[in-house]
Amino acid sequence: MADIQKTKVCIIGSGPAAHTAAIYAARAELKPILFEGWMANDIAPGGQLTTTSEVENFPGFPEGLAGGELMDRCRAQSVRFGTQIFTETVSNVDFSASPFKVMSDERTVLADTVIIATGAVAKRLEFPGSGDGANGYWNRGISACAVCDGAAPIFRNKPLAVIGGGDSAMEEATFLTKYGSKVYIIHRRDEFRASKIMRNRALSNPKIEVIWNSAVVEAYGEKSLGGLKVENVVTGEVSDLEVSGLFFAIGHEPATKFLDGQLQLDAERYVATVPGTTKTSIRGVFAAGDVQDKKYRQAITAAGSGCMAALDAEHYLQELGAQEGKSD
Ligand SMILES: Cc1cc2nc3c(=O)[nH]c(=O)nc-3n(C[C@H](O)[C@H](O)[C@H](O)COP(=O)(O)OP(=O)(O)OC[C@H]3O[C@@H](n4cnc5c(N)ncnc54)[C@H](O)[C@@H]3O)c2cc1C
Repeated sequence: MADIQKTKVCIIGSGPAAHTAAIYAARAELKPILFEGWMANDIAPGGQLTTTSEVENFPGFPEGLAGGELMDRCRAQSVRFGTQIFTETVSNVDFSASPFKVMSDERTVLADTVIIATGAVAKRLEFPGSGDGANGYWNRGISACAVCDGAAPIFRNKPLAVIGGGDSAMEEATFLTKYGSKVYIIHRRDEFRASKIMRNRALSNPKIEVIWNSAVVEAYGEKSLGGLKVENVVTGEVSDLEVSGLFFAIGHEPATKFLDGQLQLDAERYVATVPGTTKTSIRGVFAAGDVQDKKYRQAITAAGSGCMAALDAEHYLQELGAQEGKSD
């Protein structure tokens, strides 16, 4: 039979939001339990930053540091203040009554409050040269985050490309014009799905050129990305495009499958929160980080909302009187 444990605060996730929530909750002596996942959505414990090389925009690290190292440090800080961590993926929750149930294959945790910080996954396209490792240019010119990586030296004053046709593709392309000599938007169709204002902003930028009806079929280069083979999906013609950077802007998928039917999700399946708070549709359940944020999606904003979630949970517990040892 699976183990059963009780806690005041159960945190699900292991990115900057989850660990910041854990640090705050642990320092408030709430003895949090944290499920860090095991390759949940193919991401290692530590979250999205474990998939990138250098993080240069997290305050306090003027020289930058590896994404994995930043997350190791966050984890160590959670543990230092007494967070209990299980390297297990949460498969199910039951928020129908308090205490809430949080379940992995190995155990069930009964929790007075739950903080959901399971993040999101940036969608990537697969074609020859798009992957990690020796044969691919992922992190060597190919990225899924212009705001994170756009300022890197390999992209400066070089031609760059963005794949996508929505608002975030327009935003990323416009952002990249600060660094690149030129920015191509490669789009499968002959019109954008983006809002009129975002579309016009991108199309009126002299550095941006749109390659319509086209798809990338191969990435190539030497040490880093040097160019793309781009196929016109109408004529079938394949041409070369010399670029040093390629940014996927084709959307994100929030990690909310295990929450189906348990609380309110929005139309794109992000956890819906009350603006300005981390409160969800269920009292006592809070959400932080990219799982509830489709706008900012940065480590520092995830950490900020993780702090908010821990404080919101603490206030809720005070209201509930649960700090009097209800669930030690
Ligand atoms: C390639 C790349 C580079 C980036 N570079 C930067 C950068 O330089 N600077 C910056 O500020 N931001 C950067 N970002 C964005 C940043 O990584 C995210 O905004 C941030 O990590 C979001 O944090 P989070 O805490 O919401 O969750 P995530 O980092 O998404 O982590 C969530 C974690 O929860 C786990 N999990 C999911 N489901 C479950 C479950 N059911 N049970 C248990 N665990 C689960 C996942 O495995 C994952 O490890 C980058 C993103 C990417 C993809």
